[in-house]
Amino acid sequence: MTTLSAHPPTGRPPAGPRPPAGPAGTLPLGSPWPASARPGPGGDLLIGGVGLAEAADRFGTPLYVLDEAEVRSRARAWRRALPHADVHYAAKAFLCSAMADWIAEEGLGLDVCSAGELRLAAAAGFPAQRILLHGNAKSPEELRLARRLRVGRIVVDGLSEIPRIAALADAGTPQRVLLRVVPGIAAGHHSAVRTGTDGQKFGFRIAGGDAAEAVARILGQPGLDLAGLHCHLGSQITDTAPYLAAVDRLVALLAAVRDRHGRELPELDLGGGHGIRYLPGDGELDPARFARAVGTRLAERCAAHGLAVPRLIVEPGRAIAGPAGVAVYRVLSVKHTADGRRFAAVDGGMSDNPRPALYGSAYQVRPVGRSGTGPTAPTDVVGRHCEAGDVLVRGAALPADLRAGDLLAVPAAGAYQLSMASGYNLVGRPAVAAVRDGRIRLLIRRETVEDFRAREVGR
Ligand SMILES: Cc1ncc(COP(=O)(O)O)c(C=O)c1O
Ligand SMILES: N[C@@H](CCCC[NH3+])C(=O)O
Repeated sequence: MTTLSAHPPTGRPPAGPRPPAGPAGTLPLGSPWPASARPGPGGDLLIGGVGLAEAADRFGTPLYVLDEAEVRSRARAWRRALPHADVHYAAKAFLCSAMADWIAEEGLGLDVCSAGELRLAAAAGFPAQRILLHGNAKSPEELRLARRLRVGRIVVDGLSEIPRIAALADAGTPQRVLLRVVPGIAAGHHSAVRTGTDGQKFGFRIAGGDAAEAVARILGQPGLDLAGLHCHLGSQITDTAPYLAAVDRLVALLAAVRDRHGRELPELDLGGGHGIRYLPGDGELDPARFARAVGTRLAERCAAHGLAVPRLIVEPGRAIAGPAGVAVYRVLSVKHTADGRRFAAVDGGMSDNPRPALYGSAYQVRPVGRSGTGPTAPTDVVGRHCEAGDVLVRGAALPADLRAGDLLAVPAAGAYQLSMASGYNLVGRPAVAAVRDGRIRLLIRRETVEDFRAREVGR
């Protein structure tokens, strides 16, 4: 797209409440851009009141810009929608110390799945009681660290973990655990992220009786306090139906546990997976819609089984971080082929955003820092890596006279890009800056070849 239009290209006004028009009379861009995104002077794009062209000049590219207000308002929206639940931000979407601060200040908990995420959160001062530890392959060191830091909950994902966690518990202070179960529900944007079905590595199947066996073993360990059940269906789910099906199956299992063991478990964790918009026409899972549907179904199913309604836990990752991030790239070359294709190669690619190559994920892209009223041409925005599959956006309508040096911005870049970034071709991971109230600050500096060399200890 070439113009910074007042509304997204679907022609629909942006969904949900939006801030008023900026001083230049410009309107917000609408989803998938952060709510603060506005066209700026000279074709610039303002995020959090900061021009991306200036940010790129100051900090270089690729640059990931995080809108702090967007993170906070999304975190708040989840808490508001579920005032009686525990909302744990899934750190795997993206974590740094500033992010941990924002999440802690907004009153959320944190879901971590490695010693790295746990140590970073602890070093940032995140309250350990609000941390929940996941993982299908928790090392002895990770479990010891979790226990030493006194994390609030550990999610059990294998039979061998049960005696290992129990052995770490001190007499009198059992470790609170949840049991991760597989409800047999297929949901999510790609087979690689569907974790609610049989035949994948996470959790204990409800259907075959694995979950019932794990419950019995946990209840037999005095060092463990089984607080409830957990499931995570998959990622980028935009419909409430899979969550409702999960409620049905997990509540039935809670009832079976009560019938067999005489114990009503007080917590039910439905994981994350709440979908966001990557393209203007995409659906998203609104927290209030999710809360209404799940709350009603949970109350109904518990009443039907004669159970007290358990405390709900949710773990949104992408839904909080994704829409807050914008990736800014500089075009390094524009290539026209005899068969009429056009490639714009940028200074990042699959090393900072592996999602298109991994899942075929689609993104929007728009030029920054040039007025976009001229004709457009279909363009594949490709990365700089040594793979033909290193394509960030296929068939984008970009200015026909796009040239090296131009800037391009990609929205919905806040989740599963930086956190899955790699060292491929020693390009180095991008810098990350936060914007807020017209100010920008660097959170993470660009990775350099010296960082790679610093890890070399022999030759
Ligand atoms: C256990 C668990 N919880 C939460 C999440 C967060 O998922 P999302 O970012 O899609 O909300 C994930 C990742 O999909 C997960 O594996
Ligand atoms: N990495 C996936 C999501 C996986 C979430 C972790 N269970 C994505 O980018 O969509």
